[in-house]
Amino acid sequence: MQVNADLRPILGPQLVRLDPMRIKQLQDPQVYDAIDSLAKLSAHCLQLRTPLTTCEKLINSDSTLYLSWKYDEEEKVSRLLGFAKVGRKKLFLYDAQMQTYEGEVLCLLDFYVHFSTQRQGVGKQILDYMFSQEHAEPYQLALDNPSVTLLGFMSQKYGMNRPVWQNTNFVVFDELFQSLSAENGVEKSPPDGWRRPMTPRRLGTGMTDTRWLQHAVSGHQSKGNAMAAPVDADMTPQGALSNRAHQAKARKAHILSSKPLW
Ligand SMILES: CC(=O)SCCNC(=O)CCNC(=O)[C@H](O)C(C)(C)COP(=O)(O)OP(=O)(O)OC[C@H]1O[C@@H](n2cnc3c(N)ncnc32)[C@H](O)[C@@H]1OP(=O)(O)O
Repeated sequence: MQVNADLRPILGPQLVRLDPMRIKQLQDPQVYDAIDSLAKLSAHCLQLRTPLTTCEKLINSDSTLYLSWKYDEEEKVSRLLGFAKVGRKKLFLYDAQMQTYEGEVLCLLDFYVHFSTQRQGVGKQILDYMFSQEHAEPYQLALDNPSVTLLGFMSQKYGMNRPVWQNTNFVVFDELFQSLSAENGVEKSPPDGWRRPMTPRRLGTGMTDTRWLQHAVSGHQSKGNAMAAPVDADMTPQGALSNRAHQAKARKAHILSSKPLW
């Protein structure tokens, strides 16, 4: 995504953390347009009709954008290479044994590298930078409705190859639950500000135990899973097909029914 200007005075280093305040302060229509255009490509790639990311949405959110860009000295243009949008969300999660967990989790909400630059290490650079800034480890990341490419990326680059799909279409990794399991039979204490529900949740006919997740997440707003944010379903055939939840279900069924992809 090209901008015919030197963005160094505006953006600074080639890997940059843009929180809502910083994005608001940029006050540069060229940068806003370039970020929005890159986010449109991301949406196109996932066959979404509406981009998950725009500068306007970012300014009014609590998400953070990690952006990779570079200045081409010869052509005197700046190029936006890719971005990751993350946010901390309260999530309700199940592990493979159907134990429940709740807490605030770092979530990868949108992740894209320009098609001309993919598989050159940019995505890994962005996530490494994001992990260092967020003081998080790869196993602590939840993926919102991940693509097969992203699951392959997490497996290959971070050794995260035991995804646990959630019914909200988030994916977390088994290592997250392992890190929370009881040590010597002693359950770890919940983080500050959290309390254990008075009664365990009942699922179907069985009972589940509830545990605390130290860094936790919730559903995606666009899918209507965020608390108190219902979204009417688009019932048209096009709407159903381009519905991200529908795609995720199809992807999940495909992944679960086929041999491991990596
Ligand atoms: C929560 C969400 O945002 S889900 C949506 C995730 N985004 C997408 O699927 C959009 C399309 N893909 C992309 O934008 C990019 O490929 C990203 C963001 C997933 C990764 O960025 P890149 O700069 O390509 O990553 P990087 O170069 O660091 O690592 C490449 C690895 O990603 C995976 N990968 C990237 N592209 C592909 C592909 N076309 N096919 C299979 N694996 C791929 C592989 O593991 C690859 O490793 P390899 O090249 O050694 O085989």
